[in-house]
Amino acid sequence: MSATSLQPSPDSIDPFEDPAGSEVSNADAALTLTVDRNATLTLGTDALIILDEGLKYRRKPRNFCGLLPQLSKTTRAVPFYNILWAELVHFEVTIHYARPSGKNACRVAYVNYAVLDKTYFAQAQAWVDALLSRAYPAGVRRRPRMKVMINPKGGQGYAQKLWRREIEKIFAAAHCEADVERTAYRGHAANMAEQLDVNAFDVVACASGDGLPHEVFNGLARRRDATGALRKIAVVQLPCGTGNAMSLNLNGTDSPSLAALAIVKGVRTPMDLVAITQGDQKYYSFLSQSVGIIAESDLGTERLRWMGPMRFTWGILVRLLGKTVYPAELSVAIEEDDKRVIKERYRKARTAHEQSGPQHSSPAIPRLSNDSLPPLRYGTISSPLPETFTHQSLPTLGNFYTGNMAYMAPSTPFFPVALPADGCQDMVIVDGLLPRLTALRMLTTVESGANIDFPEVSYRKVTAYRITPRVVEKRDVSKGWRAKFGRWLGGQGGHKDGFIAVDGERVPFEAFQAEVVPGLGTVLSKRGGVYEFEGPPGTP
Ligand SMILES: Nc1ncnc2c1ncn2[C@@H]1O[C@H](COP(=O)(O)OP(=O)(O)OP(=O)(O)O)[C@@H](O)[C@H]1O
Repeated sequence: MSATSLQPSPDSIDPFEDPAGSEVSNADAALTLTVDRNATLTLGTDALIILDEGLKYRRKPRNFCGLLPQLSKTTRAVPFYNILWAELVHFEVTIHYARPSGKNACRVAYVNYAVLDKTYFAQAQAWVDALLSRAYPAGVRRRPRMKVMINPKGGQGYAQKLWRREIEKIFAAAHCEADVERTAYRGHAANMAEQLDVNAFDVVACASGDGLPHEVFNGLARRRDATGALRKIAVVQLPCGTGNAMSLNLNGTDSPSLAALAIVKGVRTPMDLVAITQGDQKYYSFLSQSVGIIAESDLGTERLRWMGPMRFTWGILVRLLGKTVYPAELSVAIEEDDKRVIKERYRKARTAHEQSGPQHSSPAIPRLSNDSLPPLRYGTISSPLPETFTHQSLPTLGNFYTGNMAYMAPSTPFFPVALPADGCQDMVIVDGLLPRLTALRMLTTVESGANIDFPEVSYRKVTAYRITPRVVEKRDVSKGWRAKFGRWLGGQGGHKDGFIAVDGERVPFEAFQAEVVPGLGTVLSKRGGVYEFEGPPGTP
C-alpha cells in the first residue's frame, strides 16, 4: 500500500466528517481509550475516531458567520496523517492535529480529555504511543530539527508573514525544533548552508521560492564534507515565492500550511542533482535548465511583472506566434529516447513504488561522512567532448528544456515521467518553426502530461549533455516602433543576448555542460520515491 493511501491528504478529508470507512480495524480493547465526558478515543484503520456526546453541542468549525451554533454528530474522525502530536500529562490526553481551514490550508486544533481511572496510566500511555506510531509511520521522522531560512524578498515579500501565520504553529504543535533566520542578501542562504552545523540539524526548510533551495544545495555542495552533508540534511521548501515547483512536486501543494504538514510527515527521499559547469564555474541544479523560449519567457518578461504569473504564459504565446528560434549545438548522453519505453519504465517504477510502500524508506539519518563530491564522469565544459555523446545541430531550436522534477509551475507538469532518483534528467526539444496552431495545441496538453505524446516533441532520458547556444545576429533592436511594440508585448524587444535559466535563475549566455549525479541530494516528500504528479494519461 502506498504512503498516500495510508495518509489521506488533508484537503480531501475533513476531520469533522462522519468517519465512514474508518472503522475500528478489530475489536481489540487496547485500541480504545475511555476518557472523561463519557467519551472514547479509538484508533481506527486510518484515523483517530472520537466518540463524544458533548461534540453535539459544540460549534461546527465553519458555521454561518459564527452566529448559529450548529448541532454536529457525536463522532469525529481525524486522519492519522493530520495528527501532529499526542501526549499524556497528569492523566490528561492532549492531541494536536491539523484541521482543514478553507479549501487550501490547514491550522492547528486540539482535543483534550482526562483519563478518569487512575489505575489505567500505563494503558493510557501505551495508547498514546500507539497513536503516535500511527501518526508517524515507518519512514517518517518525529520532531526533526530544522534550520528555517526565510527570504523576506521572496514572492511578493510575504514570506515572513506566511511563516508566522501559517507555518510556525504547525511545526510547534508537532514538537519540531526550528532555528529561524532571515536571508539578508542574495547568496546568504548558500553561505548559511556552507557553515551549517550539520550535526545539529536534520532539515533545512526554505520559506521562499525555488531560489533558496537552489542556494542551499549549492552551499552544502561547497563544504569539504559535501557528500555527507547533502545526504544528511534534507532540503525542503515552504512555498512562499513566485516559483514553488519544489513543493508542488514533493508535497503536491503550494499552500504554506499544507506544505508544513507534509514536511512534518515527510519521508526522507534521495534526489538526483545535476552538476553544471560553465566557464570556470561549477554548481548544482535540482530543478531545470532551459535555453530558448522558456528561459526567455521567464527571465525576459520582467517588464510584465504587473501581469503576475500570467506574464510567463503571455511571454510564451508571443514567442510562439512570432516563431522565434534559438540556434544551438547539442551533444548528449542519451539513456533512452523511445517514448513508449520511457513511459513503460515510468509505469513500472510507480507500480514498484506503490507495492513497496512507505516502509522502503527509513527515517534513519546516515552518519556524517567526510567525503567530498564524487568526480564528474564526463569532465567539465573545458574537457574534450566525450566520444560517447550524440551530436545534434539545432539551427531552428525553439525550446530546449531539461528537468529533474515533473511540475515546473502549478498545473504544468512539463516532465510528466520525471522521477526523483532515476539517475536521469528528462530532456524536451521542440523546433521553433512548428506551425503556430500545432504549437498552441501542444501547449494546451501540458496540464495533463500528454505533451510527451506529441510527435513534434522530442522527449528523452539523458545522463549528461553539453549545449552551445549561438548568438543570432539581430538588427538594431533598440529603436523604432516595431521594437517598442515588441517590448510592450513582452517579446524579444531590446535584449541583445539570449537567455539561459538554471532553476529559474539567469546564468551567462554561453556554453555549459550538465551531468546527473545520482541521488546526491536529499529531500522530504509525501510519498518517498515518486513525485506528486501521477504521470501522463494511461498511467495506472
Ligand atoms: N534579503 C534578500 N535580498 C535580496 N535578494 C535575496 C534576499 N534573500 C534571498 N534573495 C534572493 O532572492 C532570489 C529569489 O528568491 P526566491 O526563489 O525565494 O523567490 P521568488 O519570488 O520565487 O523568486 P523570483 O524573484 O526569481 O521570482 C534568490 O535567488 C535569493 O538569492
